[in-house]
Amino acid sequence: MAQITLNTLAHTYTDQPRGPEDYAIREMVHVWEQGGAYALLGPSGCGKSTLLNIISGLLEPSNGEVLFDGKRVNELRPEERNIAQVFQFPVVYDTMTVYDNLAFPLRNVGVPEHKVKSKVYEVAEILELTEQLKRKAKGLSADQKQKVSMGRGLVRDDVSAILFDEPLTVIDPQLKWKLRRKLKQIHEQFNITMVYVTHDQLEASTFADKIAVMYEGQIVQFGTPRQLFENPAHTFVGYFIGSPGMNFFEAEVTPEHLRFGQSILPASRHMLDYLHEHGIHKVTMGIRPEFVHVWEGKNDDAYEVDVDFVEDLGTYKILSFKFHGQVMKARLSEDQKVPSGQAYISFPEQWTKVYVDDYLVEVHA
Ligand SMILES: Nc1ncnc2c1ncn2[C@@H]1O[C@H](COP(=O)(O)OP(=O)(O)OP(=O)(O)O)[C@@H](O)[C@H]1O
Repeated sequence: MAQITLNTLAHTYTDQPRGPEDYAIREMVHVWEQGGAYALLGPSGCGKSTLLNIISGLLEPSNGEVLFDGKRVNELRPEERNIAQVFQFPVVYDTMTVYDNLAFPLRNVGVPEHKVKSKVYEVAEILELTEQLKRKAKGLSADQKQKVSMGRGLVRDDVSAILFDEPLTVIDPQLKWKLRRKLKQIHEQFNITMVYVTHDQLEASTFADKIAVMYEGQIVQFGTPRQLFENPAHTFVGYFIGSPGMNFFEAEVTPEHLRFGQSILPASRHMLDYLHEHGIHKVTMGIRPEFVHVWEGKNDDAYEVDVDFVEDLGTYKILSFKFHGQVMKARLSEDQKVPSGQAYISFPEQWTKVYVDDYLVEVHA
């Protein structure tokens, strides 16, 4: 078991990179603590698999170091790193029985047969594979095969970490949540560092205690699901997490206010001072639909906006409206009055975030 440190790590697939855009992993420093349940979340092509393959040793990074418990492992081959990796598609030996598949990683390192047996039975029980142990892997369904793949990662006590690369892609949707729960349970039981790669925010937040959000080869935020929701550190996190994502609009910094169209927006004196001191004239403001306050009627504190349409999603509704011509969304609870024509909204200061060059500006009093 190990703490995994990525020290000024970067990777490019091109021989002569011209700039950061040619890097699949842009220089990063990151620590996965021993025993943590982590998700690496991001859209297709952001560099998730590249990062996992560097940790497991399948890929050599162009720059920087990978450390396990403080020791550099760059020169170690994958099998010397004791990392178990579970891929999108199951890796099983079809002609072997489920038992032999699960026993394989243990026999490979010379574990005595009586220990192999107890470990295989323990893992098979957790994954509900006991009844299949004598069957050939060939006849199994795709999700059973993937469970065998996961089991092969779990049988060894000496693994430093288990890396999951979109492991539930081939799994039947109804079984997905069950296997996710199972993985979580396994994590609690085994206290192993686990990194779970996905592009699905629900999968990430049900599995992980902390999520690293990846965008264009960088980890733009590392935090609990709640931190990512309440305080997105980067506009991409605001956009990618939540459904629908955060509303964004460009505001102008005036001596006394932040302004969007004719409207004055909430901002603290400290924020305004900070922006002036740094010569910033334009900012991006972000507010989640959940935090937009929709009033019952006209109000001195509210902006008047044009209602576009309302989507009824069962337990809540999404109000789409235009604020100075820009389309935005607000979440209405089931019992909230649905406005038509005009709506009256406000943005509580606590939840109205300010971004400069895509990064959150945090100013403390
Ligand atoms: N072997 C390779 N050779 C060249 N470029 C590659 C190679 N593998 C990945 N890339 C590029 O590196 C970037 C990151 O890819 P990577 O597969 O790590 O992303 P990902 O987040 O895992 O995406 P996905 O979810 O689609 O697997 C992409 O621009 C991709 O095209």
